[in-house]
Parts: sequence; structure tokens; C-alpha cells
Amino acid sequence: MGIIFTKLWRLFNHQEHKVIIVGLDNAGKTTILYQFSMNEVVHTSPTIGSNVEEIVVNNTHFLMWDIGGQESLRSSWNTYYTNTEFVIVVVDSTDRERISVTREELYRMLAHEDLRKAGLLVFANKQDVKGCMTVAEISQSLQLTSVKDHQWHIQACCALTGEGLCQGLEWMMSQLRVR
Ligand SMILES: Nc1nc2c(ncn2[C@@H]2O[C@H](COP(=O)(O)OP(=O)(O)OP(=O)(O)O)[C@@H](O)[C@H]2O)c(=O)[nH]1
Ligand SMILES: [Mg+2]
Repeated sequence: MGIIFTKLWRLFNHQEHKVIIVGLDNAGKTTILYQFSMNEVVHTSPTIGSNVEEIVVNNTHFLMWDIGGQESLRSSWNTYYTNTEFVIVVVDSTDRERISVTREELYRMLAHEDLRKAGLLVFANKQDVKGCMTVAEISQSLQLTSVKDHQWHIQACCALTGEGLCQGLEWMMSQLRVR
């Protein structure tokens, strides 16, 4: 009886995993969100506030919040943190000047109590652009190896073609399996 109940519970209980997509303005967050939800490149304009979409992968439901990254909006990112299981930080790999700003925002986020248990996925986006920073460079600039209290992963991607996005999702799925 217990086993049947558990199986039925799993079948009907579409537990949603909350994900927030953050990063500086122009990083490609909205483009990534709609690649996930529609498999398409949409025309974007800077996000004021947020967009939210449900993404279902192999019966796993993610509720993804794409949050505007302009400077004036960053102080309100924390209003989205409650119950977040994964933080996706999108980096514009061509934006060498502002990688230190991303680093500051990243460590501010990781120190937040509401994100204590959240996994961190960094997308090194815009890998199609010649001369962009590599995953190794971004990893070093963000000092990811010093992140000890969160599970983390960095993934190269190109939101325009969708390359690398599935691998990021797969990492999140693998984290859910080991929990
Ligand atoms: N070359 C290239 N351009 C990209 C890629 N991903 C996104 N872009 C472009 O980058 C620009 C900004 O993309 P958005 O998705 O609107 O960026 P955002 O992070 O949502 O920006 P905010 O909403 O202002 O925080 C758009 O012109 C996209 O087409 C990519 O992988 N390669
Ligand atoms: Mg946006």
C-alpha cells in the first residue's frame, strides 16, 4: 500500500523546482529562458521586472524566473530568493570589463540566507563570439573554486543556437537525483 501510494504521489505530484536566472543586463537571460520554453530565439528588449515560464524535462518541472539585470534592478533580486533551488547566473562572455561586477553580485547572492541550499549554475553565454572569455577564464575571474558551501557548475553556451543549454539542465537534474 505504502509503495503504491508513493508511486501515485510521484505521478501526480508535479513538484515544481524554483529557478532564478540572474546576471548583468544584456547577458542573454531572456534569450535563454525562451530557448528553454519555446526552442526559439525571441526578439528581446531589456527586462523590467521579470518573466516566468514552466519548463518540463523528463517529468521534472522547473519554474524559471528570468529577472532584469540592469543596475537599478539588482537590489530587488532578493525579493525572488525564497524557495529557490537553483540560481542560474548568466555571463556575457564578451563582457570582460564587467566580469568583476558579476563576481560581486554572485558573492552577495551566495551569502544570502534564502539561497543557503541553492545550487549554482553559471552559463558562460555568447560563446559564438570570437575572442570571448573561455569557461576557464570566467571560472577564474569568478573564483568559483572558492565556492565551497554551494554545489556549482559552469557551462559554456550560446543562447542563439541553444548549444550547451541542455547540458546545464542535465546538471540541475543530476543534482535533484542526489538530493
Ligand atoms: N552573439 C550572441 N548574442 C546573444 C546570445 N544570447 C543573447 N544574445 C543577444 O544579447 C542581447 C541581450 O539578450 P537578452 O536575453 O535580452 O539579455 P538579458 O540578460 O535578458 O538582459 P536584461 O533583461 O536587460 O537583464 C540580445 O541582443 C540577444 O540577441 C548569444 O549566445 N550570442
Ligand atoms: Mg531580459
